[in-house]
Amino acid sequence: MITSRRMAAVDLNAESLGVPRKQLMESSGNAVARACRDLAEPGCTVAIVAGRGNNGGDALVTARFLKAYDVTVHLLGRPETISTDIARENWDALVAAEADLRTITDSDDLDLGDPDVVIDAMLGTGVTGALREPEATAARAINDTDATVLAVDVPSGVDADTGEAEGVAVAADHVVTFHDDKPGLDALDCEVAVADIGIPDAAELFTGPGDLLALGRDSQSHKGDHGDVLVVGGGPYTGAPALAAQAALRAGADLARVAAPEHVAREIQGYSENLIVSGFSGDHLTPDHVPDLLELAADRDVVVFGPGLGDADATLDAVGAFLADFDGTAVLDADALQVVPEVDTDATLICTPHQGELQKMGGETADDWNDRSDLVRDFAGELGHVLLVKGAYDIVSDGDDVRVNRTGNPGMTVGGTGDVLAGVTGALACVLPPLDAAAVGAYVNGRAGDVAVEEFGGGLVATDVLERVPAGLEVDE
Ligand SMILES: NC(=O)C1=CN([C@@H]2O[C@H](COP(=O)(O)OP(=O)(O)OC[C@H]3O[C@@H](n4cnc5c(N)ncnc54)[C@H](O)[C@@H]3O)[C@@H](O)[C@H]2O)[C@@H](O)CC1
Ligand SMILES: [K+]
Repeated sequence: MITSRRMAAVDLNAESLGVPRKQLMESSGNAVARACRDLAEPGCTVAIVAGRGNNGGDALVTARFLKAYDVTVHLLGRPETISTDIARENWDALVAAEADLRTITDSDDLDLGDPDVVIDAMLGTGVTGALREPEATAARAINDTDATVLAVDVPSGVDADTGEAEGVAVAADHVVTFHDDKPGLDALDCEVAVADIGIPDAAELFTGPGDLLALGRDSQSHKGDHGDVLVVGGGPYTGAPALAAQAALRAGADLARVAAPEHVAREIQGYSENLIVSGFSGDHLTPDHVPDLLELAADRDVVVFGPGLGDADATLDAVGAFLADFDGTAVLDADALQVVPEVDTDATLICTPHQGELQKMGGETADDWNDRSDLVRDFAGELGHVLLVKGAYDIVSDGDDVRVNRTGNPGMTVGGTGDVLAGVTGALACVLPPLDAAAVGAYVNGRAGDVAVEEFGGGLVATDVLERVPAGLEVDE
């Protein structure tokens, strides 16, 4: 099963892997033609009703593959209004070949005749709201024919994710849907076939530019919509919590707070006016601080726990006590990680160990990343939390799905880049589900490091990566 949102991500990832959308459209159109041949003998009449988006584009390809049939293409709207280049190129190819084409600008002009098959390619996953005109009238006309109705990807008017329609929708007999089954098709009373259109598995497994689409920001948004992150850290190390908190801001959080021992808090406040800092007594975290921390954490979207915290026994006890009573979302890093396997918590955790820390948690690792993926997935399942295991290939899993990230470079082994990753992941976990936040966090952090290496060649420091997080977040379509 794949949602429309994930499908759009996978589509862009496929493009970045060298499989452009026009190629996928060719495979989709071909698959629809194959399905049509299974439904009707050569010589039968086929009416293709095409919309102006890529769903229509798929069926314009289909028309080329149905030479043995009597095909008429009805385009809903003027050719100049076709909304994508690839769909328009396929229209132009039909014009050049003098195919039987009709353009319908007024719904009263639509005359489907009495075809054996109607191919419904008005709208696919791009539908929003109830069908407008001329699509609504065309849907009724399609439903009124005696023809076998074959829908491209999803019956027009139906939401592929929910199976629901806000108004009239095409009642299809058959659907050819692409790449994977869609959640909304199960509820429909029609035959659904899934066509492999050549999207590589790698487009789903490896993070890519498509994964960033999930972050699309609403221009009407307000402060607080993109997250309020609390970083709990510092003790023996002072820079780590500040790096994590600044990274959260760079990754789009509206507010980043730090809770740290007094001396660390003073130091951070001295050099960063962007952070809200609160200090607690003593020079490291202890169980006495936990009630106040829980109170501070309660109104935050995500807590990043661990950067620079140290592994004093009292500190680890405090992490355990915090997690036992916390039921929000937390990113756990560094020394805080070793507490996770022991603790019984209602919290949603994203754990970001490197391989040494993974082993300290009781997890296993392997040289080959494929083997490592299996081990990480099993261990995430055992823990009941999301794992982001850092390495040349970062492995992310929630116990079911696995995502692998290939961005980043050896220059990033310098201290502090892990703190940046924890902060970025914390910010993303404010707006994305935990598995996506971890996968996109790894992708963005690695990309920021790649941008930095391109600029400096070598000798990276963590703040170089931190400053390039916004570049790592840019979608270049
Ligand atoms: N990986 C993918 O995502 C692939 C998608 N493909 C095809 O592309 C389709 C999605 O294409 P698009 O994103 O261009 O979207 P659609 O072709 O589904 O719809 C977009 C068009 O519909 C219009 N529209 C939206 N809501 C409407 C309404 N209620 N009434 C009337 N018009 C409405 C829009 O203005 C736009 O012109 C898929 O369903 C599939 O058929 C395939 O070509 C291959 C790969
Ligand atoms: K359709």
